[in-house]
Amino acid sequence: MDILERLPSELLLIWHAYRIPLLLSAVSLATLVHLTIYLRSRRRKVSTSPAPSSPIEKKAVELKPEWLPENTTLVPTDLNLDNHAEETVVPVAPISKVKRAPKKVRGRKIAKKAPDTLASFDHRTDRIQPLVFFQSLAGTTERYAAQCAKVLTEWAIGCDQAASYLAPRVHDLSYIEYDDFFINPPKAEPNVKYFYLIIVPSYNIDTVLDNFLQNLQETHNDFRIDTAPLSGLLGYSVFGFGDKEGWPTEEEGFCSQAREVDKWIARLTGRKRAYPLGMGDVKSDVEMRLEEWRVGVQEALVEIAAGRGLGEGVPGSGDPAESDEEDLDIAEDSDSVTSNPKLTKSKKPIRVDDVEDLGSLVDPASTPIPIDFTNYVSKPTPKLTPAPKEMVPITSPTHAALTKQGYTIIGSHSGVKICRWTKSALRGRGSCYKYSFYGIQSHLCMEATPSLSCSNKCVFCWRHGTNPVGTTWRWITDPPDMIFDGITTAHYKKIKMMKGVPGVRAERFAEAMRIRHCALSLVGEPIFYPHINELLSRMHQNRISTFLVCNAQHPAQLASLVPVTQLYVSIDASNKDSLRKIDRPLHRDFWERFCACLDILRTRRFEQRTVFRLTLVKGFNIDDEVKGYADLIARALPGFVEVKGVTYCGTPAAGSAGLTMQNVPFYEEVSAFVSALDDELAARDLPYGIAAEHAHSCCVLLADRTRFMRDGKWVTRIDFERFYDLWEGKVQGTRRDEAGDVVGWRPEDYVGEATPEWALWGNGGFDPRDQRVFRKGKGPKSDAVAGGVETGTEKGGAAALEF
Ligand SMILES: Cc1cc2nc3c(=O)[nH]c(=O)nc-3n(C[C@H](O)[C@H](O)[C@H](O)COP(=O)(O)O)c2cc1C
Ligand code: SF4
Repeated sequence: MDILERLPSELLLIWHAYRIPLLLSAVSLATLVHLTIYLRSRRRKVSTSPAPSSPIEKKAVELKPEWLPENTTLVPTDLNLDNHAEETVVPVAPISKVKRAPKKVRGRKIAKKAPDTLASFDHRTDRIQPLVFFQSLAGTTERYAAQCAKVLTEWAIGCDQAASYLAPRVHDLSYIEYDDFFINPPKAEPNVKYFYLIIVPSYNIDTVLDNFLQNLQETHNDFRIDTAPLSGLLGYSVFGFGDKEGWPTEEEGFCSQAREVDKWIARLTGRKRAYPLGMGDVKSDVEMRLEEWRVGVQEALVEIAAGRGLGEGVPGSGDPAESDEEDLDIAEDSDSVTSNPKLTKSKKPIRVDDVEDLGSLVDPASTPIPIDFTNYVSKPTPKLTPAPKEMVPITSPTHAALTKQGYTIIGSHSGVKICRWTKSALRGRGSCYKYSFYGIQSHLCMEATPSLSCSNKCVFCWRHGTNPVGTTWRWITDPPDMIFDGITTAHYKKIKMMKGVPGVRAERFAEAMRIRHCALSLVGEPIFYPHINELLSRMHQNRISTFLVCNAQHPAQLASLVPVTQLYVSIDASNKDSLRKIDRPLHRDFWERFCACLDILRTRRFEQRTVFRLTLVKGFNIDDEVKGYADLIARALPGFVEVKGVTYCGTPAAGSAGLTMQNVPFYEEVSAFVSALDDELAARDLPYGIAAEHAHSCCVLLADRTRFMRDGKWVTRIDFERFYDLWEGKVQGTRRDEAGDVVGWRPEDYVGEATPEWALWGNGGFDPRDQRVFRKGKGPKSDAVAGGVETGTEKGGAAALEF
């Protein structure tokens, strides 16, 4: 009774104490519900296609707002949403692009448990595991990091407290999963505790280091992750390599990225800096500075091993006396991963209301203050957006490395290279598998990419460490006309250089001076380029066919793409775990993106030839994956499935990625895999069969029998002239909508001649008109054999990257 009487006054008290958060919550909830209803009502069904004829369920492909590209000519309304009479799935549903500015949420500070910054270390039983992380583009940092780790190891083995230390382990930041080390310390024996040493250079151009920094920032800002998820570390220290000749002072950018790494790690560890940030100038004092830093770090390790923690003033010591200045710096920088000296120079310390930092400053009993939970500044300030940089500037190590490998860089993000098959075809020694399968003569083919950057770090890609990577396009963008003119001019120049090469056939040389095909693959991710559609149109207008390969990480761009002659999606693994290991994608939602791309491919299979490209890497994506690949094929129903053994590029990068010749499958292994896949598809009543092979490239083709077989004969070749005519509207296609009106063409409209006998499965795939040359120690003893058939022991070990 007493309780009931007091209830109204209690409720009134609660209302007075919490009315602001309660009101805010109610408003937020109402807005959320309203927004959800609005978005749902906007999603319209753009096709009323008939029920699926295949065993696969009807799927809707939804493009999440965060997948929509920025800085691009692709806009959601441009998404290809043609009705297809034959369509079996709901096409891509565009979602209105949301502004990505941080949402402003105001409310009362909820007292948050301060992170436990004390990694307890029992000096009688525990052991310290130092981990040395480094990043290097041109090799200097790598060399010094290895040397530093060596000296540290010798010291750890020989010092008085040797029993407390484990030998330092070195990790290249290009080859690790960030999430394995920078969300939580890695798992270890209960009495092993980690200590991080991070040695990095600085680059004022886009490099993988930006990606590392972005990852640290994202981890820090991720509300699902603890405030200081790395507080379990014993401590950390960072050393930076810079160049004072080009960047004389810190304000002008000297060691700017090392300073940023230091700040973010301070934040993630709960400020467990065991020794101050070291910085060395590669042109003068770097050795001395590194030596000083190493000795300082060793002293810190001695203190930890003796059970004295990190010393006075450092949270690890249990004495959190460090000033908040660091938090202010971080808050200021948090909008931009790469510090721009011009911007940072002018910034003044701003009051920070980052809730995560206020735990110790706010007295929970005091009057509640309104806090902006997501924005760091108290007053709106004009956003300072750093000017976009060049993706591959002429001064960058990437430019040097690519040029050395024979690439010509066009503008600042496109590349062209003449592949070994083009040279081979010029000399009458055979074309690549694309001739056997589709009729593309290699000497008429140009290999290029409008984006040298990509969003994966595949283990079989040679470019690690130096390749530009990124999840969004943030570079200076060259116009499509300039790229088209640049790549074609560079290609012709390279062909002309073959004029004096022994064996080049005059008629092929003459033919090569008119490019007929373009393989948009090479390196990087072509659909990342914001004006890819304009570039493709330019190719088609010039009657150049387009084979475009994408890595299934950019669904919005894929959905917006104009039809190409043949559209490829790289399928490097059959399941999420395996894909993470082999492609090492930068996107955290890589699997969702991958699946969305498969669904998009499925919707588009009636307007262009679609291909799954499987690259088999022994030890990574072959064993026990046949069923998984069959699932993916059933999901996307591509017209073709190309299965290819990985090509070993033989660079040190491949080695560091854990790839050796042992990972390159023999042709007989590729064939066995293809047979197993064929059986699996047949068991599911999927209409595929093994159509053709090119043993020399370790490549086999499966195709949809219902679409690319006529009168019992495979017709995998392409009628290119007809494709251009369809593109130009000179002839009408046969793709109709539900009303029966023609809305475009179908792959069947430009099917070419029957696949030649010599290319069919079981016949090897080498054009008998060409001269077969075996590599040393391979094939028949004589140097050249006409129309030779493979030995079955071929490996894709050539140094050239081929597509
Ligand atoms: C294109 C380019 C940009 C650079 N930018 C910076 C910079 O902003 N600040 C700096 O201190 N050093 C800069 N440097 C110098 C490098 O950090 C320095 O040469 C370092 O030793 C390179 O290490 P690495 O060989 O391990 O890649 C730059 C060097 C190049 C080639
Ligand atoms: S998608 Fe291509 S370019 Fe990108 S990492 Fe993989 S292999 Fe290299």
